[in-house]
Amino acid sequence: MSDACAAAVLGGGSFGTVIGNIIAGNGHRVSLWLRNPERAGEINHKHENSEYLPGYTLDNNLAATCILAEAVADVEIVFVAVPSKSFRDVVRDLAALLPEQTIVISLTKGIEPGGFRLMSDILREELPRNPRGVLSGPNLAREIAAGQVAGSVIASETAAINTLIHDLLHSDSFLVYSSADMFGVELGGALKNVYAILAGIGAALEFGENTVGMLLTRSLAEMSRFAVHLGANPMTFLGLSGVGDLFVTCSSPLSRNYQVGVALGKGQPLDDILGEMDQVAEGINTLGLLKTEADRRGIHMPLVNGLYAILYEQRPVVDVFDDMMHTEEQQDVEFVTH
Ligand SMILES: NC(=O)c1ccc[n+]([C@@H]2O[C@H](COP(=O)([O-])OP(=O)(O)OC[C@H]3O[C@@H](n4cnc5c(N)ncnc54)[C@H](O)[C@@H]3O)[C@@H](O)[C@H]2O)c1
Ligand SMILES: O=P(O)(O)OC[C@H](O)CO
Repeated sequence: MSDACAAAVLGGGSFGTVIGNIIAGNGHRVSLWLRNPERAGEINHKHENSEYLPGYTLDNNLAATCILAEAVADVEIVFVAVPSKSFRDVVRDLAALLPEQTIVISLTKGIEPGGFRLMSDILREELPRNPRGVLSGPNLAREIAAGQVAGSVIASETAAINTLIHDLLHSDSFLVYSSADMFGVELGGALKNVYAILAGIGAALEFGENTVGMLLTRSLAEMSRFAVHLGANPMTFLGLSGVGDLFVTCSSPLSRNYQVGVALGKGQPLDDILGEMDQVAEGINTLGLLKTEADRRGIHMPLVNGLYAILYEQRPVVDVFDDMMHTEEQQDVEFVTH
């Protein structure tokens, strides 16, 4: 563990709370910024965030506040864990508050509409002087809160930042690995959410394991093809933040994106599903942005096109899956075998 330092986590949902608590458990002072004063009071007095992670005891080193300036005062590192649609607003408010040496790390797995910007792009635009990075991997918050071993990848602009974040977060049950491919790590975390929705539909349709294996493989090939086209390192997609996260999110009922897929596969309308969810499923927004970008660049994305047709063109799920599974996928095969 590194010398004790001070960090802020912005966003008091499930993932922000878990990451803040890991850092606090490693002996560092953590301020968790959230908007709901009642929840902040509960965290400070009962050491629990019962709305998101009931029964998960929070460390004494973790203190919640609803005042952003208070949360980030005198901290060396800020982690941002709000949904992608709120990311720019939150980060913009930081501009007047952070000295330029404060490191900012995104935990968010999404894409901003209008120009296909990743969260690190938003950090570069809003906080151009601050060092930045992303943390991504197969990290279901509830499993981490239950003490299950998990791994994650820190990717940033320098090896020194990676080492610092590793030392801050690494523990016996949360293993942190390092990557220089910030773009690929971040893109993997955002893209896999779309394929988790498809996997959930497959689960609702009671696909056999052979079919699930084929769907997962084709999902990996498709998301890798897209990312490599945009400049990511293909090897990143064979690691924890690529296939690791894809596998987890496409197979766990704890994943919100997978849950959306299961409900869709059972015939529930999308608006009803989203209306009932009190947590973010980033894959829905990512789907439309991914399709637009892939179409613009002429990238072959049959699974994305199929899911889009189910959600927005009222095509029957069974027909779309039938088409998807029987489409000749020479490009996927080439990617996987070379
Ligand atoms: N939960 C996980 O297992 C997990 C793991 C890794 C990454 N992520 C990613 O982290 C991000 C957050 O996920 P989560 O699971 O914590 O979501 P969540 O839905 O559990 O919580 C999001 C929190 O952000 C808050 N929020 C929303 N808009 C805000 C704003 N403008 N200002 C301040 N707070 C705001 C919400 O009130 C909520 O408390 C997502 O992009 C998600 O993909 C989640
Ligand atoms: O619950 P989801 O679908 O947002 O997935 C959570 C994490 O990203 C899994 O790594």
